[in-house]
Formats: sequence, structure tokens, C-alpha cells
Amino acid sequence: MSANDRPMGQQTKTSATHESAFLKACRREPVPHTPVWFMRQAGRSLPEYLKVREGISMLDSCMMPELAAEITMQPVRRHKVDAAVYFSDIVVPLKAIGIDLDIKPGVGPVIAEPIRTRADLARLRDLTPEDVWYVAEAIGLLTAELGSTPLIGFAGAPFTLASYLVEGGPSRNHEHTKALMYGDPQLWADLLDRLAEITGTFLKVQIEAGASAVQLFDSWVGALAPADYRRSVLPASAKVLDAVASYGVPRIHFGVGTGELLGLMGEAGADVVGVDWRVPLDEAARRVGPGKALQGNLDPSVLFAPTAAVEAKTQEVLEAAAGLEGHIFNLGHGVTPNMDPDALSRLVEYVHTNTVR
Ligand SMILES: Cc1c2[nH]c(c1CCC(=O)O)Cc1[nH]c(c(CCC(=O)O)c1C)Cc1[nH]c(c(CCC(=O)O)c1C)Cc1[nH]c(c(C)c1CCC(=O)O)C2
Repeated sequence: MSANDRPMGQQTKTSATHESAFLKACRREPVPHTPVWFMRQAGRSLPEYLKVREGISMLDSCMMPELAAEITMQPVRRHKVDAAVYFSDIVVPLKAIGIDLDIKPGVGPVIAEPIRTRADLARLRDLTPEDVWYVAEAIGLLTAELGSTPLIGFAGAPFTLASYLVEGGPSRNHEHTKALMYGDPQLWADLLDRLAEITGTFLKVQIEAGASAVQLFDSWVGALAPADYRRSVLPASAKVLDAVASYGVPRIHFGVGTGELLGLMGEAGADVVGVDWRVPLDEAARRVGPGKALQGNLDPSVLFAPTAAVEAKTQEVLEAAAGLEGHIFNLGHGVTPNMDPDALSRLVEYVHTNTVR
């Protein structure tokens, strides 16, 4: 359906979303104020989240469209952020293809039988849109409710998904993962390629349902040196980003501790590169090179300091970003459960009123 075929209301909404500060910054166009959203903005920092999640497991809540839509809306209503991020988890598509896994509170995703051999690989079948019907349904509800506020869809990148699958759960040193990557490069490449297929489909489902941007989370890839990233990870991440290129929605690519990988993560095909708090944004821009917007990068733990200190550190981020082609303000990683929601609301207000030009 072309824009002209749409009913009037939807057409107006679509163009208002297109003209939002968030999408303009992603496209590196001038903005009225610096747009801001927070990774993990929905979740345990919000009392209204704890209330609606009572007695419902994390994975079950991801499969309940009305509930997932409500949780996605909560931080938009409360903080007045410039974008919503679809409430789900990076392991949802793996669960959807039948991998036996759970999300353990305070721990993270735990896989019953890790994937470490060629025979194990056969368990990673293709994802079909029907497997994740609840995603399209939740996003349909959301695009109606969000008005001109854009919705960000997301997925875990092949390396980060592989690290959970191969380790069997969260890991500090990624020992089994690296043993496989260095010990059996062909099996590793095949594993990442399978995950790239699944992830590409998961993102397509979200875009076709109405997501206005997508973020590919390679949260743990900062564990790798650049040469290993280029050889063993970049081809699979590039395949995912390429799979959704034709939709024309901005593709954000983010990892933690990835200061040495920023240029390569841009090369993988992102339109926006997410930066954690370890590299100032002006330096990050030099590493990424021209033609890409940046997202970040206040240290989340700064939010635990008094307001004046939060504002001083925020000002530093805004000043480092002043010369960028496009900047979306975010934390350098996700909101944590003990964060004061009021501090986050104040931060949004501060960024909106203190944009540096
Ligand atoms: C690595 C990763 C995961 N999940 C995700 C990543 C990449 C982002 C990152 O680097 O932080 C992505 C994710 N997970 C969740 C979102 C929601 C959208 C948002 O508001 O950003 C997003 C974008 C919900 C969630 N995913 C999870 C929660 C907490 C579960 C709960 O509320 O019971 C939420 C709100 C569970 C989860 N799932 C995962 C972890 C490490 C945890 C935390 C475990 C814990 O501390 O209890 C895996």
C-alpha cells in the first residue's frame, strides 16, 4: 500500500511520525530539540510495570499483546520520551522456534541444552511470522495508540544470541563461545548465519507491523578484538542489517564496551551507531566516520547521583554531541531496576530544554 492509498487519519499520523525529532535525528536532519529515549525504559524501575507484571513470567508477558503494548506505553506516558521501544526480549524468537529457555529474574536468559555441536545446530529452525503472531498484534495496537511517537523494534545480534545459546546462560568471559569461534570456525560461521536468518525475520515482522526504526543489540560483542569481530561476527550482523535495508527505516546498532569496534559496527551497515559511556561522542564520531548518526551516551549509574551532578554530566554529553550530524540522547546502557523514575523524567526534560547547537 502506498502512502496515498491510506485512509486520511493514518496518512496524517504516518507523516507526523516521519517528521518526529527522533526519526529526523536518525536521518541526520535538523531537529527542534535533541530526541531522547532509554534502553530498557520499560521495566522494573517503574511501579506501574511491577504492578501489571504481578504473577506473570517475563516470557509469558512478551507473548500477551495487550500487556506488552501497555508496558511499552508506560515509559512514554511517564517520561515523555521521544520514542517507544517495543517490550519483548532478545531471546523471544529463540523461544518461538522451540528452544527450551527461560528468563530467570536477576539472572537473565538460561538455555536448558546449550548449542555446541553441528547436531545441535539443527535445533535452530527458521522463524516464520506465524511463530511470533503476538509481536505483530502488539505492534498493531501500539501504532494506533502512539500517535506521532515512533516505535523502535529490536533484536539481539547473532554474536550476543550465540553467546547465550553456547554458554547456556549469561557469561562474563564467553569461554565456550570463544572456544567454538576459534576451534571450529565453520560451525561458528554456520551458527551465526542461522541466527542472522532468524533475526532478520524477527525484525521484518516488527517493521511490517509498524515499527519506525529498529535497534540491533550486540550487547556483549565488546568482548572481542577488532580483527576477530571483522572475521567472525561482522558478516552475520551485516546480513541482518542488510535484510531490512530496503524498508528504509533507520537501523541502530549498539553494543557495550565497543569503543574499539565502533567503526566496524558502522561498516556492518547501521544508520545510527549506539555508543556506551566509555568513549565521548565527538571521539566516537571520528571513529565511526561521516554519514551516520550517533546514539548515547550518559553512564546509567550517573542517575544515582544528585540532580546537579546528573545535569553536569548530561551537559558534557550534549556538548560532545554538538558537532554531530545527528544525535539521539540515550544512556550508555539500559535503565537498571533501582533507578529513580523521577530522575529519568527530569533527565528527559533537561535534554529537551538544553539542546546545544
Ligand atoms: C542482553 C539483553 C537481554 N535482553 C535484551 C538485551 C539487550 C539489551 C541490553 O544489552 O541490555 C533486550 C531487552 N530486554 C527487554 C527489553 C525491553 C524494551 C526496553 O524497554 O528497552 C529489551 C530491549 C526487557 C527485559 N528483559 C528482561 C527484563 C527483566 C525481567 C523482569 O522484569 O522480570 C526486562 C524488562 C530480562 C533479561 N533479558 C536479558 C537480560 C540480561 C535480562 C535481565 C535479567 C534480570 O536482571 O532479571 C537478555
